[in-house]
Amino acid sequence: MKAGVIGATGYGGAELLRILQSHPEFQIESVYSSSQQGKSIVDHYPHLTNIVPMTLEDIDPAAISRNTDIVFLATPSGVSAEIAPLLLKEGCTVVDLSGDFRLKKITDYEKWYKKTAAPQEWLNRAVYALPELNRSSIKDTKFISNPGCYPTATLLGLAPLVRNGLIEEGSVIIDAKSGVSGAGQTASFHTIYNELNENFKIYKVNAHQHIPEIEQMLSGWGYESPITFNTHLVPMTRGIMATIYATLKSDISQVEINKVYNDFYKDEPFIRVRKNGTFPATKEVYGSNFCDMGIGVDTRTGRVTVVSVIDNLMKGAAGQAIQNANILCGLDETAGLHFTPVYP
Ligand SMILES: NC(=O)C1=CN([C@@H]2O[C@H](COP(=O)(O)OP(=O)(O)OC[C@H]3O[C@@H](n4cnc5c(N)ncnc54)[C@H](OP(=O)(O)O)[C@@H]3O)[C@@H](O)[C@H]2O)C=CC1
Ligand SMILES: CC(=O)N[C@@H](CCC(=O)OP(=O)(O)O)C(=O)O
Repeated sequence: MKAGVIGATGYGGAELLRILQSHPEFQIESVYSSSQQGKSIVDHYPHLTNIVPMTLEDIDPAAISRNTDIVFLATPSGVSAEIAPLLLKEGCTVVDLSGDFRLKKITDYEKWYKKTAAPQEWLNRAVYALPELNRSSIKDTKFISNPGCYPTATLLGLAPLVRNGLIEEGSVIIDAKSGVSGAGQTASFHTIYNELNENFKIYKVNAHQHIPEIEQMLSGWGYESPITFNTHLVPMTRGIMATIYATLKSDISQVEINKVYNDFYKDEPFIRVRKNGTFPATKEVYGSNFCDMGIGVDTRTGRVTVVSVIDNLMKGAAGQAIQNANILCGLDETAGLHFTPVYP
């Protein structure tokens, strides 16, 4: 199947190319750019020399529709909202990595992203695709909205507790940390070396755009309260750790809660639940599509601590996008995603 990547010069685009170039069913047909048309992708990313020796093309929806079976949009929020409808009207199958089609209420998007939302018709059409939780709806669509990086780690960590009705309303607190590639390749004051090196910063305090995305899913699972969610920048390239706290409705032992998680994810190829009382680190999933998690019951407070880690560019973006594309196209869900984490 022929795949196209728009935004191929970005970090998410580069990660899509890394996966696609060895995928057994997809072949990279074309790569697109809004600013470097006519140049080789290798001029921008020398690490792709002799691997993806392709020329960047103009973003022409009609030509993209003719030339590809599936197109990945690795473009910034605000840009996808404009491009995706044009591609869909031309008959393309679209997997969008941005936040533009995740929130189903225009008012939510405009409040949290502070940008103009896509028309309601297209928000309704996009399927929010977190395979472990809504695999069946992914098979029947031509338009996938890939979840955000923090929401992926957080929702996978919370799902067994919420879906089994084990935690008190209003008790969820999420303390999340990310590597700097989560901010994309465009430099900002917060991402220059002097600001990052030997530093640890909180940002977007109580105002992160992923709060409504997480709440939207939790509400669909019956947890209706607002969450406390904060994010920190860690001086590392890749990785997200979401440390989640919630109050348990009743006494449950460490062994029992691990069984809840193991049962919930028993058939999931990309979820690895750690043994009783042990917890993952970000490097243990680096470069892979795994989400690893550990669960700890605090019998003194009646609270549970869940630690969920992903690689933001893989399970948090490009890896999950390919997982979704595999499902949508009726392929083995793990095709092209058999990466052992890079360690140390
Ligand atoms: N980085 C991460 O860990 C994650 C990112 N995401 C989302 O994925 C998307 C891509 O992120 P990321 O790769 O990190 O971002 P980058 O900033 O690294 O890359 C974005 C790319 O979009 C292209 N672009 C910019 N403006 C336009 C435009 N007006 N029209 C078309 N293309 C444009 C640029 O390529 P060019 O100039 O060549 O057109 C650029 O290389 C974003 O929406 C992001 O929120 C989601 C989860 C995790
Ligand atoms: C480290 C870092 O800056 N991470 C970004 C994640 C961006 C992202 O994935 O945002 P979308 O919702 O637009 O997809 C952030 O916190 O905003």
